[in-house]
Amino acid sequence: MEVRNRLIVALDVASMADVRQLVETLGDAVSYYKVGMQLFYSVGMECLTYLREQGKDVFLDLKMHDIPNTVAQGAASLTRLGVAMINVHASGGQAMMQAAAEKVAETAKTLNIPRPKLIAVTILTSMNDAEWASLRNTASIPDQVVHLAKMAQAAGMDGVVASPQEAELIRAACGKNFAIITPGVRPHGAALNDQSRIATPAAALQAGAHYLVVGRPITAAPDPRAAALAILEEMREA
Ligand SMILES: O=c1ccn([C@@H]2O[C@H](COP(=O)(O)O)[C@@H](O)[C@H]2O)c(=O)[nH]1
Repeated sequence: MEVRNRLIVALDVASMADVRQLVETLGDAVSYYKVGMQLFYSVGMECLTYLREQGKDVFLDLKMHDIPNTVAQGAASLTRLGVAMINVHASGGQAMMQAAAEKVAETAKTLNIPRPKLIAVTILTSMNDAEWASLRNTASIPDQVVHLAKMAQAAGMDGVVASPQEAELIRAACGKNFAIITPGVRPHGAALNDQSRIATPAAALQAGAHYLVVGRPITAAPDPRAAALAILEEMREA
């Protein structure tokens, strides 16, 4: 896969004006965007239509987490939107993930449209050991991430969202064809913001990540295009 197609830029903005400005500024440097709660809850379908018109791929990051039937029906609705990737929280359990996987496959087949990649979020990259322990979890974060990744794979997920710090363990446990999507990517010297379990773009790729999700290090940079190109160059070298 071309390096350019492995960088997913998080469009964490709240208006179409901001979307247009960023997408125009980044131009052909970026081919894949993540639309999350902030943008989708603000502008809805308009951003998906715009990104499709621009020829961009979309990861619709709504992180569904509910009972199996509700998530499966939600996943069917998102499948109809024609995006490239959607996701659920792995902590919703194996039955929930399996119901979603079956419904996505069935919906895509019925409509004769490409099936979006269905991804499970393991443990948020903002979570650190102290906060994890405060939730009374007993397994370590890496152990739990690998456990959830294996469960997701058994349920028919296409891959997981995890920290780059766990990518190597996931790859060893789930094989090279199970997609690993890593937010928590910070070039040397970039602000951490609210992220905890981070790595540089090069380290994330070397650990086995297939896709890197990068938001603020690009979107909040004084020159977003230059920031994206620098990350792509680091990825190419890695
Ligand atoms: O564990 C997770 C899951 C999702 N995210 C999302 O990725 C981006 C990261 O943005 P940055 O500005 O590069 O921190 C953001 O949209 C999160 O919602 C995550 O960070 N960690």
